[in-house]
Amino acid sequence: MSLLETRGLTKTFGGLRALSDVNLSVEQGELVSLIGPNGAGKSTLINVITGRLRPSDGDIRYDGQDIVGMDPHEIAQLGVGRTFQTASIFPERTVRENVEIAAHAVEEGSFSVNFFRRRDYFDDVIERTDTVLETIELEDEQELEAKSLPYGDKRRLEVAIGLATGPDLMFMDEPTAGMSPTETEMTVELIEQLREEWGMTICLVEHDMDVIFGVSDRIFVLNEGELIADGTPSEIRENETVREAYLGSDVV
Ligand SMILES: Nc1ncnc2c1ncn2[C@@H]1O[C@H](COP(=O)(O)OP(=O)(O)OP(=O)(O)O)[C@@H](O)[C@H]1O
Repeated sequence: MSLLETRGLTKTFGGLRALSDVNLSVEQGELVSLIGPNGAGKSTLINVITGRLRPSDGDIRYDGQDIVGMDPHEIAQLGVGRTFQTASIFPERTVRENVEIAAHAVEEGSFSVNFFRRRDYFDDVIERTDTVLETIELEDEQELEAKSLPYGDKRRLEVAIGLATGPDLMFMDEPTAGMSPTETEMTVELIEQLREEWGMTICLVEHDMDVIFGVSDRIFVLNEGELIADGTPSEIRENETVREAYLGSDVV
């Protein structure tokens, strides 16, 4: 059984089909990427899977469970996390507080169920926050206000916030956008670490084709809401339909 599976997934906005009959599956431990020209439907797909948008039609199964209609926090509690393209950071809070808030949000379910687990609950949040700060290498910056971080560190904090919710599957929305080559390299190493050491399943949305073709097991290509290809990096490179979708842009 695949970890994530969509069948006939469709999302319309008025007359526009932002997603049209998308069938895809992601296996446990895979690193997949989602690519496609601007407006192809990548963000819509993530938003529909993570519960921020309701699909107009189709099924989504996560770990065998039908998740259509669930709230975003319920889907997060099942283990589906995400980082955000736009800043999801509280600027006046410290780096540590930002990570703690995310860790709290996902632990909340267990807290409200049993008050006497409170002690464990806080210990868990602190431990999880420490682990995330160490992994993302933001320990030295943890007491700084988030707004004072340089751009690259802010982007890493976005990843840290996603990680703090303890996902098994994480959507990463353009994690290297606007980064310097050195920062991009660090982010690629981090992605590989999350996958190898944390056993995380990752779905990456990226415009940097060197990153995409370098790290992905499989690539999904969306174009005008349709999944036009699904294959290994070398299969995608040789795919005629993909070349046509990107015609003239010289990306593949
Ligand atoms: N809330 C919305 N209301 C109306 N139309 C929308 C909405 N969200 C997205 N769209 C439209 O759906 C289509 C797909 O958009 P989407 O943002 O998913 O593409 P994308 O592949 O993520 O693009 P980009 O690479 O530019 O971020 C576009 O035509 C967009 O204008």
